[in-house]
Amino acid sequence: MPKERIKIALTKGRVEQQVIPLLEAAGIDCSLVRNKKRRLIFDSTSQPYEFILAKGPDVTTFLERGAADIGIVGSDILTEHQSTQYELLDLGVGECQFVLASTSDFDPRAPRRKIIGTKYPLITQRYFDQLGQDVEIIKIEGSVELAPLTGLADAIVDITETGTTLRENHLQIYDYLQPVSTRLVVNRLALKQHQQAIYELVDRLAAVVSSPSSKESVK
Ligand SMILES: Nc1ncnc2c1ncn2[C@@H]1O[C@H](COP(=O)(O)OP(=O)(O)OP(=O)(O)O)[C@@H](O)[C@H]1O
Ligand SMILES: O=P(O)(O)OC[C@H]1O[C@H](OP(=O)(O)OP(=O)(O)O)[C@H](O)[C@@H]1O
Repeated sequence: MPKERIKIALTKGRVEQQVIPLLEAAGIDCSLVRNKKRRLIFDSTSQPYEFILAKGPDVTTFLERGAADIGIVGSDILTEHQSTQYELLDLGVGECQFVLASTSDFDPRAPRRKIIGTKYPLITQRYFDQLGQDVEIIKIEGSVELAPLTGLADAIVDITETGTTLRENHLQIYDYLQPVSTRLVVNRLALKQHQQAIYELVDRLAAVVSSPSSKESVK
């Protein structure tokens, strides 16, 4: 019988940096990922896991299409992409908040139709729908803070962790939308096929995440 392999799609960048120490504390060898250079796929014969490194939105695509069994990705991305896969664990890292922010002269109650810049049009639309406000949303790919500073938009919906980016760009928070953190998500079919191996991995990670020192290990 072929050896069981679990394909894990890990969001590269910030999530990868914060999650590798957790995986290692759970006994998973990440030395290949740590020494990755330009490689994107990491398989080793010593353990049943294969790692794929991808951008967050693509992690959800790999999962939805069954090209990965497990995804490790921010809840911001899962919500925005309306992921329907099983979310099994909050890894307690990548914690930040969605906020509405703008320059000090912004009036969130002004009756005119506002223009909002964001990387997250769905989350933004839902927020303003709940408020009963009709807004125009402009999709921006990064450095979202530029939008109100340049006159491209009246305000932004973006994530903030330390608040440094907002502060250094003289922007202020007008509302908090929802918290964000990194989640472990599983493809539904993969969970049926590899139930024991996946739950074993999730249990090991859950023990690490719930230990008081887990936050220290990612600093
Ligand atoms: N400032 C932040 N603090 C904590 N978590 C964050 C922060 N910014 C993003 N995240 C989380 O990390 C995930 C990936 O962010 P990261 O900045 O690595 O990628 P990105 O936004 O696609 O940027 P880039 O295009 O530079 O790779 C986000 O989806 C979110 O869950
Ligand atoms: O509150 P802070 O700790 O300053 O973090 C907030 C910043 O982090 C994210 O940007 P990211 O670093 O992903 O870069 P980007 O602007 O290219 O998306 C987010 O879009 C903010 O710009």
